[in-house]
Amino acid sequence: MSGHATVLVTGGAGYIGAHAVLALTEAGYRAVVLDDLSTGERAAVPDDVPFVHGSVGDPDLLADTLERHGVGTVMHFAGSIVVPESVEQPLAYYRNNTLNSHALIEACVRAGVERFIFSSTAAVYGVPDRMPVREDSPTEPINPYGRSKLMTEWMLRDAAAAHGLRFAALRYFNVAGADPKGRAGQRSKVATHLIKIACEAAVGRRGEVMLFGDDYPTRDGTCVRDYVHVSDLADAHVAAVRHLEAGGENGVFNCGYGHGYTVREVLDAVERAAGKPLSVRVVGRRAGDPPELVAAKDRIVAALGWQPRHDDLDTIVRTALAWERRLAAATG
Ligand SMILES: NC(=O)c1ccc[n+]([C@@H]2O[C@H](COP(=O)([O-])OP(=O)(O)OC[C@H]3O[C@@H](n4cnc5c(N)ncnc54)[C@H](O)[C@@H]3O)[C@@H](O)[C@H]2O)c1
Ligand SMILES: O=c1ccn([C@@H]2O[C@H](COP(=O)(O)OP(=O)(O)O[C@H]3O[C@H](CO)[C@H](O)[C@H](O)[C@H]3O)[C@@H](O)[C@H]2O)c(=O)[nH]1
Repeated sequence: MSGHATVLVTGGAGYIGAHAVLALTEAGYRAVVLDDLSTGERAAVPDDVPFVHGSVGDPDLLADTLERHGVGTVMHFAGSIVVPESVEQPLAYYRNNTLNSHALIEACVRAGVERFIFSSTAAVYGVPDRMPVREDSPTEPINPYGRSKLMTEWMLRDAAAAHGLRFAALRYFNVAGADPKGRAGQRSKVATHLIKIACEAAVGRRGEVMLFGDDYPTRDGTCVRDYVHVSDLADAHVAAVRHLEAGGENGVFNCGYGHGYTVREVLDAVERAAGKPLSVRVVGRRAGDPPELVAAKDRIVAALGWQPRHDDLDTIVRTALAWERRLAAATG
């Protein structure tokens, strides 16, 4: 066992958190998962990783968990993630993403937790006017989800200044794919993300894919996004812990590859991987979709030494599809 203090992974029964647990244990860290299983599943947590069932909004449970497991670093993935739902239920999003993060940060400061890695999002930028998006671009989120996350970044910055908490906020671009060894993947019962939806269609779980708008000012008229493989994202979290352990600077870091693909290019890749055509229906634009969202990645590469291993759309899609086939086989 390593000499590292334990890492508490909130939301570790969810899609990205489960991959972070795999990356942490492979890097020699002890992990403990805290999750309320609101969207996550117990089965996503490996048997040899301690699991605490409860909410990050529960201060007593947090104090007990941090103390009992000797937690030195918190990775905070727990949250609510569906943008349109955040427009319909803003107060639920501010509660789960902002108030519960406040409770967690406060518990960390009380318990003397040294490091905090936060799941932020490209949604904090809103509709950026320059590509690629740099970390010092204006943060003008256009929905409650983005605002609920940006407020947590602010709390971290202020708690760091006042109480010495060390932090890294990782602003994820479009997370996709699945563990190449098939140990984890995206389970969400109600999928909203493009690659997940297209893979569901490829395995026959849905009839068609709706393409939201082909009249954008892009190379083929469909939106461009920077798709990042979830295992690379998990590695970025481990790199962030090492950076903070080594006394590196606090900060916000984009997590993307620095280049993007159109919706049509993604659908073509899914058809290639599946070896058959998808039924695609072009419909109107989805509200709030920026035409293009691509990360500037210089900061994360320079500061954290992040080295992506799966920067390839076909790899992302192939792993996502393999996972979807496993899910389909398991659930019939
Ligand atoms: N998936 C993406 O494309 C994406 C993009 C940007 C940012 N993020 C952020 O990454 C994080 C993880 O997202 P994901 O895609 O893995 O989602 P997910 O829904 O699969 O995982 C979230 C996990 O948090 C748990 N959870 C929710 N509220 C909780 C609470 N109050 N207490 C304890 N556990 C709670 C859920 O049960 C689930 O296991 C989120 O914070 C999300 O905002 C995700
Ligand atoms: O069925 C679908 C689903 C998506 N799309 C298109 O595919 C692209 C990607 O859409 P996703 O929903 O997969 O991802 P987003 O870019 O909307 O979302 C990302 O950015 C959001 C904030 O902007 C959140 O952070 C979210 O979690 C993150 O995945 C968009 O142009 C969207 O219009 C379709 O055409 N059909």
